[in-house]
Amino acid sequence: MLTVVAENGRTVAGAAPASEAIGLAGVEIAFRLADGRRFEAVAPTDLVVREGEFVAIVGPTGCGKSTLLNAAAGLLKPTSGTVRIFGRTLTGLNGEAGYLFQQDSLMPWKSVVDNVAIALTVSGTPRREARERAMGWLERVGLAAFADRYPHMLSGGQRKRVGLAQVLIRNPRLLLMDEPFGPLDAQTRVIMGDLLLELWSAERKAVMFVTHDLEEAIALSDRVVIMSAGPKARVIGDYAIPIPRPRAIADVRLDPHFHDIHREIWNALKEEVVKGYRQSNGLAP
Ligand SMILES: Nc1ncnc2c1ncn2[C@@H]1O[C@H](COP(=O)(O)OP(=O)(O)OP(=O)(O)O)[C@@H](O)[C@H]1O
Repeated sequence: MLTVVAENGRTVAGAAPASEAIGLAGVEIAFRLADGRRFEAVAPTDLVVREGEFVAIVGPTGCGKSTLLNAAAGLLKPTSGTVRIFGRTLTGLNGEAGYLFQQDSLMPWKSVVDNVAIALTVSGTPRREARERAMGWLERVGLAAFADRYPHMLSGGQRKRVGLAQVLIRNPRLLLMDEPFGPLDAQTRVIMGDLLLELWSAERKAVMFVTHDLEEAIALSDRVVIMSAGPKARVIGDYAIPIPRPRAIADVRLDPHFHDIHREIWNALKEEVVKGYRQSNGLAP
């Protein structure tokens, strides 16, 4: 029997499986340290994100979440194994992906609308058309009234909205997000999470979302993948999140499934979090 994760995150039988957007096959990542030693950050890992799927990767600090994401982005070549993007082996930068990192990449000398428009003008779209489309995106992220401001005149949450518009205007086929809301306060994170879900649900691009925040991961995702503490970090759990969509982040915690899922994942994760914390503080494991 075929089993797939449906749009609402529940598994259903009988339907054709969604195609693979990102496929990590035996991806192992080791770094050469300054003293010549080899540090094996991520043990051979298999992970698939299907088209239309929102997958969060959660794990202890320093376990290798960003490293895996960077491999999917083509910013880092795996020591062994392959990264497939829509079925093709990735050899350079991943041109199908839009990235959103913890640090935004706004240009301080450009207005908000030009910061968004530049994502198009760099690839040859005429400036006027790019600015028109940028205005459309600023409306979608609720910032049309701030189009002529400069980045230093924006709050952290507003800067993140510009960052989202900057990424989505290029219409990438998939999104790679590394703690994108990390620097924001708790309330703004909820608002940004809702905005992200609203935008995502319109087109259902594949998303790989790195976070250390388990609640955020459950609230946003179709699947939560958890990693062990490093070195040689590996995937130790992969959980489907059966909470119906559309979701409002603040209400997800009230869903009867939420506490059970949270408890189950946290039970699998907590020992690794303690290990990761001790390692990152130079303490004995
Ligand atoms: N260029 C590098 N050279 C050597 N070691 C590295 C390099 N990049 C990352 N590492 C190590 O690889 C491990 C994984 O790092 P990574 O940034 O992927 O972790 P993370 O899970 O994203 O951490 P956090 O949650 O704290 O952001 C860490 O031990 C880190 O010190």
